[in-house]
Amino acid sequence: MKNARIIVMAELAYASVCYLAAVGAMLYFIGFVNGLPVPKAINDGPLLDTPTALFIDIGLMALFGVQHSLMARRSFKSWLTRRISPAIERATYCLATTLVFAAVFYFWAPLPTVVWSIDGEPANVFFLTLAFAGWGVMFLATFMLDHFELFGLRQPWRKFRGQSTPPTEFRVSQFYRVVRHPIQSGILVGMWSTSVATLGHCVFAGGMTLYILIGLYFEERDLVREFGRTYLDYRRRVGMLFPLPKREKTDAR
Ligand SMILES: C[S@@+](CC[C@H](N)C(=O)[O-])C[C@H]1O[C@@H](n2cnc3c(N)ncnc32)[C@H](O)[C@@H]1O
Repeated sequence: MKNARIIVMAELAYASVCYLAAVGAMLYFIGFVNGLPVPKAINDGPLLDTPTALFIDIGLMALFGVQHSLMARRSFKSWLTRRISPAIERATYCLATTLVFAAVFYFWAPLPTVVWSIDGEPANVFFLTLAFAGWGVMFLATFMLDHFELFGLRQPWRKFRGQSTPPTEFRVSQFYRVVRHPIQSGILVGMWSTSVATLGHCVFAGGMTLYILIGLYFEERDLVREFGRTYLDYRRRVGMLFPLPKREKTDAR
């Protein structure tokens, strides 16, 4: 009994460390992609020839895609939860994502060719403000779903309190009334809002965008499976990443 309590507390401590690491990685991500003063941003690092740098960067994006896709599979989750407690499965996913991000940031090879550049301080301020609006939407949207569950902390906390896991609720509050995937909308706006984009920036943001679109295809397939007609109806009414133009109300008589 005492041992079981110690294990539950250790799981909670592990999930807390994973949570802090994941939030740190998310903050570093923002600094990395927006060229803010972090130890190594997207255009920093030793210059390699373009084919070598492209090979490394595309490989890093693929590594992220493989880790994310593999760990999101139901079959992988059931394999993992036969080996570790289900209470720390999500925290482990967050930790693995953090480690992959750390590798991406560390090994990223700069590709400094400028793809677009809009000169002037007003443009810099405008795009940085837009980027931060995107990151703000992303951050707030995590709370509109369940921030601590998404980052794997709520599950061991429930176990610690002796509470069972309630079934997943379908949520359509606040931003989720306007778009179906505000977390991903925020990430897209945050990544692409820049007055100067290098080739490296485009490879990173392009790779992430591709992954987001593929990931959303599978996420929505699961959501339709889980919530059926409710989700199909929601999908018809609400835009995926950006709001749908308002339709004229037709008189149904
Ligand atoms: C990282 S979150 C991203 C959510 C959403 N794609 C977004 O960009 O805001 C992924 C989890 O959110 C869940 N999810 C997505 N939309 C949801 C909704 N409207 N209600 C409840 N859960 C949702 C998915 O099932 C998945 O487990």
